[in-house]
Amino acid sequence: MSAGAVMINGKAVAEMMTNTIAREVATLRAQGITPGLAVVLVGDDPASTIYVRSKVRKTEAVGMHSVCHRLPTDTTQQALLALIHALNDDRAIHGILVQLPLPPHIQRDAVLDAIDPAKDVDGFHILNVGKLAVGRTDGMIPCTPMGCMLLLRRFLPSLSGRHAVVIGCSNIVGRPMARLLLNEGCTVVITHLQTRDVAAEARQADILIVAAGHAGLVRGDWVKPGAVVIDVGINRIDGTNGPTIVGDVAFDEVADHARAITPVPGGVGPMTIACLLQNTLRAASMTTSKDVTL
Ligand SMILES: Nc1nc(=O)c2c([nH]1)NC[C@@H]1CN(c3ccc(C(=O)N[C@@H](CCC(=O)O)C(=O)O)cc3)C=[N+]21
Repeated sequence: MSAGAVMINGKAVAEMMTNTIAREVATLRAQGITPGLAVVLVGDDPASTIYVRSKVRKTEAVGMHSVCHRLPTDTTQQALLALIHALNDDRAIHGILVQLPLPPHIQRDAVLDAIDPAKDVDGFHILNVGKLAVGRTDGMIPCTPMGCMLLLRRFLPSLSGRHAVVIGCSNIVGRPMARLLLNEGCTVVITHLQTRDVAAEARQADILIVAAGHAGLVRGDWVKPGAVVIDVGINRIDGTNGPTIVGDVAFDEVADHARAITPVPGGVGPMTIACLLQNTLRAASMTTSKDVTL
């Protein structure tokens, strides 16, 4: 890295979070509750298979109960919904994650909305989406935007009044990210494929969140000096030394302008998984208060 930017070490922050979560899991287990996460993967997309394996490993490492359901690509929507209903009713399972993307013959929204909102550790159920949209704090928050917020807070104690620009408006990252920033008092701009001049919008940002899915999209001259840049992109490219993973930000150039920047890998990715564990822990903790029998 060239100039003055601080590298935001998401991997290290995620490890600290994970250590805390492991201790809290031990406390819950002593009370007879083992937090359980079910991951459902439909199809055999190689990238998804790797992510799912990593999620299962990390879930077990913090002492949680982990189940992984791997279904063939031609699984019917009805069969997938039946599995979700069974997981909703399973008292050993506190969190359910259906890995996205799903095959095209399955309606994503129907599947996500079938998950018990209290077990929706991805925060993709329409009820949790709605809670976040109106600024309620009692819903589940999507893991990647939540991880970005936790990293931002370490560098900017108060987000209030800051100008935030989110590049990308997916339901998984861009939109929930913008809502979280708005709820913290930022002035928020979301750019997308129809935006006339994305670079001009980006240059206004004190906080720049990049979730476009386009390798090296954000160049040095897109970034206001002193901005904090969070790179959500994960792009597999064939480099000179074989395949590598790069973000949506041209890291070296942007590091010359930014105050702080997340690397890829080792930035937002590990935080996503730590937040998934956090949400699962939260879902399991809530059953303690709900399930009191008098
Ligand atoms: N329902 C659902 N929820 C998800 O949260 C979800 C999903 N579907 N589908 C796929 C994406 C992708 N995703 C990642 C999580 C962690 C890393 C991660 O830990 N990356 C590491 C390692 C990267 C590598 O070496 O592959 C890093 O950036 O340092 C990456 C990607 C969660 N996703």
